[in-house]
Amino acid sequence: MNNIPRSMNSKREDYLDWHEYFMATAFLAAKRSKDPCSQVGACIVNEDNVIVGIGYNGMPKGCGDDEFPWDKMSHNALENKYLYVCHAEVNAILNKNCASIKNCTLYVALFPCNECAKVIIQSGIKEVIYMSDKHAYKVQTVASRGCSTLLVLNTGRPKLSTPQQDTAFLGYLRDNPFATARDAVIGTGVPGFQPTASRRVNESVKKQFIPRQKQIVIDFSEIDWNNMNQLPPTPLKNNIHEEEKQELT
Ligand SMILES: O=c1ccn([C@H]2C[C@H](O)[C@@H](COP(=O)(O)O)O2)c(=O)[nH]1
Repeated sequence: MNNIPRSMNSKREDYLDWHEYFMATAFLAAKRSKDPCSQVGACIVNEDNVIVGIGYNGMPKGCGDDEFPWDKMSHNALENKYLYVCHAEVNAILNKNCASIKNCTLYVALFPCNECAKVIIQSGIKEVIYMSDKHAYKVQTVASRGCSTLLVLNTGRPKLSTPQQDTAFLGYLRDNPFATARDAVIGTGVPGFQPTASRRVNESVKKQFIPRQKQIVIDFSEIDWNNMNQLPPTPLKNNIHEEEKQELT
């Protein structure tokens, strides 16, 4: 735990920034997941930095965690989890506590799959901040990259100027399964495609979150419940250590 003495007269410096706070919230939600392989959490945030939806991957309501399969290797698709599990992103969207999530940002542990990407786009979410891209090679993720790039194109701001360029661009996506939305949007490899500033601005529809701190720890045992006093240690008055105070007196 952090034992660095802290002044009572100035603000804490080791507080979570917004990105850490929302991504950590997504990871906290993921701790509810029963999936033995991938626990995914998602947190939707509006333009005022208010959380408006949280979700994690799990079986649909009424479908028991102990009755439906968590396997993923069975030759019988009906015995694998994939046909049943609701994805974290979709759960977060369905759990929203406001009428519209247009222009919101989604923080999610894992790069969204194609099914989630479609729902994310339709819901009006403008930005996705993800952490892991461990399924980058999967066809669902490749398609999702395509979707998000199309999101950039469809929602408008940047548009490819000619149908030929459009086709070349989609071909580029198809031929470069590991292309990032960024590569595609700036048009790397697309003949005759000249990126413009506005296209560059929109290259960030999906952004990878690189954590500043390695750990965010919540240790309930460190909380002194009787005194309602939460660690880290009590700040020092006027920044003077107890020993120093004694020396002064
Ligand atoms: O966008 C996504 C993609 C996947 N998930 C969930 C669905 C499953 O419960 C796991 C993936 O399991 P693997 O064993 O890693 O294939 O993640 C999601 O919530 N959102």
